[in-house]
Amino acid sequence: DAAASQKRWDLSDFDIGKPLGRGKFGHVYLAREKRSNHIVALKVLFKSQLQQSQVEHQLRREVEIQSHLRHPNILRLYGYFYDQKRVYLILEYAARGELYKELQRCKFFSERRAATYVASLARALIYCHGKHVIHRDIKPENLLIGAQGELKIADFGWSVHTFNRRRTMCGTLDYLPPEMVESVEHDASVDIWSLGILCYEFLYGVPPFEAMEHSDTYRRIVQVDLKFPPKPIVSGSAKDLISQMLVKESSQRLPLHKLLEHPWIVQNADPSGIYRG
Ligand SMILES: CC(=O)N[C@H]1CCN(c2c(Cl)cnc3[nH]c(-c4cn(C)nc4C)nc23)C1
Repeated sequence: DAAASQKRWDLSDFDIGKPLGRGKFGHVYLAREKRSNHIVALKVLFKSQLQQSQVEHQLRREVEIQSHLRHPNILRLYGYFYDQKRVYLILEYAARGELYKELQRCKFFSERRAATYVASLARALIYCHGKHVIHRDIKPENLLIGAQGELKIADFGWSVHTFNRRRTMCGTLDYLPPEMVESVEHDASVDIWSLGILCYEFLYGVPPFEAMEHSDTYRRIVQVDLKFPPKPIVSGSAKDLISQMLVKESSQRLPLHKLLEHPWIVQNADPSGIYRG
């Protein structure tokens, strides 16, 4: 609420619980705000590491953006504080954990589950683009699952921290559209491309341009070398949607509002954005 986002927080406001996971710059802990008993995820980042990687300004920008985004499919940032050595981000706690672990466990999702997730991500991206925020960097590692089974984009932290480094230094190229691997300027349509990659990965269990070597992935992306394996069996309608999103010319990609009207989404996505199995 408004009061919470203005309040000056400090560590004594929280009971710290178990570690939930760790990223490059620190750990994420389950925590409970003492006065309200509200459960949150407390992300602890080490200033020393942020300084080493020159990401402080990016962290400030992303905290600024994230704290103003309010959408059921975007993980809330309630506030932040810092001490001598660390920066603390007070984040919404997603009770059912990380989507990529669920995808690894299931190998791939049903068309109804995939379409439900893709539709809710499209709505979250339409909301972001409406606020001139792009690049929410939607890959499975940045998606969490809320208590009701709804998807939460939880990307603002690591992905942006590694924005420059990840694109050039390490991590996966798989989700980058041609204009980014060729490092020309890009716009909101990069998110349509990444959502197309994600839709493919939900249905097949692997991203479409995966290869052993970066150079091969790079080539497959810029050539849009899109192939659909015979297994698992996927409907033509799903392939049609993916083919309309993974288009080299960014202006020709299916706009997100048109995605929500695509027959595959209309026939398979649960309107509530919740996959009930
Ligand atoms: C890079 C990064 O921050 N990744 C993860 C770590 C935990 N974190 C969470 C964040 Cl930031 C928010 N909510 C979470 N819920 C969980 C979680 C729940 N279960 C049952 N298991 C887990 C794990 N994790 C989070 C984001």
